Amino acid sequence: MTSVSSSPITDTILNFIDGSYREGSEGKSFSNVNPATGAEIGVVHEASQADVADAVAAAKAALTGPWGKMTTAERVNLITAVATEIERRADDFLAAEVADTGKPRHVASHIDIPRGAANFRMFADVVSTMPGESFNTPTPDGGQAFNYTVRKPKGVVAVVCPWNFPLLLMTWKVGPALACGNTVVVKPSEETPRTAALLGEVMNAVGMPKGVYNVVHGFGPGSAGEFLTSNPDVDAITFTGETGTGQAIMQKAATGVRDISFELGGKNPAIVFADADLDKAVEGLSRSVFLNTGQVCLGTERVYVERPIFDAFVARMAAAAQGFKPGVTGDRAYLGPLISAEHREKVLGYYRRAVEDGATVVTGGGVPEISGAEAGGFFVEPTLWIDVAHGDTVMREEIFGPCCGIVPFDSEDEVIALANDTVYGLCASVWTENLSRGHRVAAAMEVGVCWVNSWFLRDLRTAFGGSGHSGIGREGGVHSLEFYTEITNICVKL
Ligand SMILES: NC(=O)c1ccc[n+]([C@@H]2O[C@H](COP(=O)([O-])OP(=O)(O)OC[C@H]3O[C@@H](n4cnc5c(N)ncnc54)[C@H](O)[C@@H]3O)[C@@H](O)[C@H]2O)c1
Ligand SMILES: O=C/C=C/C=C(\O)C(=O)O
Repeated sequence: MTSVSSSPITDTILNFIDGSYREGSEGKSFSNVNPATGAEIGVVHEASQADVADAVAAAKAALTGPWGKMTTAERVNLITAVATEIERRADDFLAAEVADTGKPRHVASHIDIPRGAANFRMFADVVSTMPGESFNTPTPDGGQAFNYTVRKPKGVVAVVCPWNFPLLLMTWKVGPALACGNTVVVKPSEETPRTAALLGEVMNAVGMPKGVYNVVHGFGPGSAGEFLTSNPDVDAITFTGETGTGQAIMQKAATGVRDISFELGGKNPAIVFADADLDKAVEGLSRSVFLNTGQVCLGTERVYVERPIFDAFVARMAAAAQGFKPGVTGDRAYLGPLISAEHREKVLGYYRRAVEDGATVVTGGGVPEISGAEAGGFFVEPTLWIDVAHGDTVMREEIFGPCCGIVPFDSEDEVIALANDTVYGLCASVWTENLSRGHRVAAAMEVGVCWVNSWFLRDLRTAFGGSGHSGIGREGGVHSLEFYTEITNICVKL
């Protein structure tokens, strides 16, 4: 095994353990592919079980080193410095994210990278301003006791991440975990290892103590993901990804009774009432269906439209869809590729299934003609279906592609029942100019987040997460502190 300090943003992507970049100790590696071209652009060193154990041991040791002895103010300074260094190196992070995901630069530069920095800055603020809790308690002898709580880090937190917003979703967990004084071992998606690796350079540059931030590369079962989540020295697991993977991780977490926070899949509905501002609804929902090529957990895959405006809405959405040109360069700069050839096969399988089940394809439905360097990319056409039944596969299963079914409805009660009839409960959106109805229908949605006349409008202080098969727990603002800290109540008899 070699230990090197060179940049990971080359063709070789290394693990980051105890402050150093390392090859995998078993010499295994896997390919890093640019989804916009299909070309191999790098080699990722896979962490062995021993490497993962080293990373966890480094994280555990760091808890009692200089990191564990810092005041909140000192930690906050370091975390703020991480945010500033991400901003200073925004171009490097942008290049890394674009290489891994193939997404258009304007998506990564407006969403992924700024949120990477904001996730550290915001949780630095949250822990700096966090209020305490205290109670005066009458005692049986006529005296008093004073109860107060202290919050402590949970310990070593495993952070297991997906590929759709790699830096954003990873730092959404690492930011609060570190702000609360934990140490982390990150397992980025095998598809998108670069930004997590690059963040190791940032940690070293700002003087983060060794072992506080570690990264191990690999896959799920039988690889780094499973090695990490089954390591007994991991105190808590935070995971974003598919519901099925969450179930597998939950079983590992049961051993040792470890805490979990899960942000999982969705089949998110949108409800468009006849009194909606159609411009706003079409603009918002076309982003919600097509942004990041539909690879957004919060994306809309079911749209319910009140019958009087159904035809007009479908026509407007079709025109908007056709404006999302597949490609990432030149004038085709709007709809990036799907993450992999395998994921494209899955999405195309749903495109075929929709037609087999009787759907009418309003627009799209296949693979676009693309020439030049992007001919080998994993592109699909933006796709809309009508004539879909509530029970159809494409209306029930998460597709994670740039597509949705559009269905007419006649009454508020009917549409609330349709929207809620799913195993998922991540988010919804409601479009109406009648704000009483907006509030009423939003509150009836069985989801973690409901937007009214907007979508993916984020305030990082709010509770974020899903119900049902969409997750366990909420992160964001003080809600993250509930997961990333352990409370000790101290009762003092006065
Ligand atoms: N709710 C949210 O906030 C949110 C956000 C983004 C993505 N997602 C969901 O993520 C999914 C897409 O991401 P994905 O395909 O990367 O998800 P995934 O579940 O396949 O993989 C996520 C991560 O888990 C790892 N993993 C897989 N099996 C594992 C196992 N048995 N043990 C430990 N680790 C394992 C993977 O290597 C990867 O790092 C979609 O379902 C999407 O809805 C949810
Ligand atoms: O694909 C999912 C996007 C999730 C977004 C967030 O977790 C966030 O905005 O904090």
